[in-house]
Amino acid sequence: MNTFIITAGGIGKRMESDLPKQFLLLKGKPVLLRTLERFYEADPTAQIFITLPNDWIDYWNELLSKYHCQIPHEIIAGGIERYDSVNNALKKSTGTIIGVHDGVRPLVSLKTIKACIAGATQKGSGVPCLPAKESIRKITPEGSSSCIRREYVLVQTPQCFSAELLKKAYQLPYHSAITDDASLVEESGGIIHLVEGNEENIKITTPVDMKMAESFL
Ligand SMILES: Nc1ccn([C@@H]2O[C@H](COP(=O)(O)OP(=O)(O)OP(=O)(O)O)[C@@H](O)[C@H]2O)c(=O)n1
Ligand SMILES: C[C@](O)(CO)[C@H](O)COP(=O)(O)O
Repeated sequence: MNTFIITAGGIGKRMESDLPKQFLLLKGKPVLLRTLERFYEADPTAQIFITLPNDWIDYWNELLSKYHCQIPHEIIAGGIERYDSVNNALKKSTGTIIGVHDGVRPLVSLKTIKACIAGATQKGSGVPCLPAKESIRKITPEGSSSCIRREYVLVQTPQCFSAELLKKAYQLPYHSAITDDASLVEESGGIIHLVEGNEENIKITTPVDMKMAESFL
């Protein structure tokens, strides 16, 4: 069985909206609901957890009623960092493959989800990425220096792992360089197997991302 942990336990400071970005309407439907629907479509038998800020759990339940959503899932109270939210859900996860996905990436394709699961099944991990299109510079104490672009990729979610690998990684403590699950798995000695992501799979972070996401629908 697959487990999907959909993280929506943040409050979206960079969006500067009173309503957390995961609940904003994207072409008439809440962002998080669109994300949940994608994962249910990819695997209707999966165990699904959604992490939410404590203060917004009632609101999510109201949205489920309003939009007649009957997709089975369990709500998990989020923590201070994304790491804490994932860790809370991980304690209840019973799947052999576990995928962690940002609730604010509603445009992930079924192809990407399936490639990540296949990577985790065959090689222990499946992490979606895309090549960078722009030039990259590194900020240095002196100013900046150019980088070899082909040596870098941009990393998306869902990041899927064998349960054993991910649970072992989450025994490590949080530190600020841990920006995703792959960095934690790597720190614990795991190998990261990259798969192809999809261009539409943007992380809704600032207001312009809502406009971009709308244009993709
Ligand atoms: N304590 C946290 C922080 C983040 N997330 C979730 O992880 C995903 C990626 O995080 P990000 O885009 O940084 O969301 P926020 O933390 O809400 O945004 P910001 O950093 O602008 O406040 C989001 O779906 C967010 O809700 C979470 O589950 N628990
Ligand atoms: C997990 C992630 O979406 C992979 O690209 C990203 O690292 C999240 O970063 P954030 O700063 O927590 O939004």
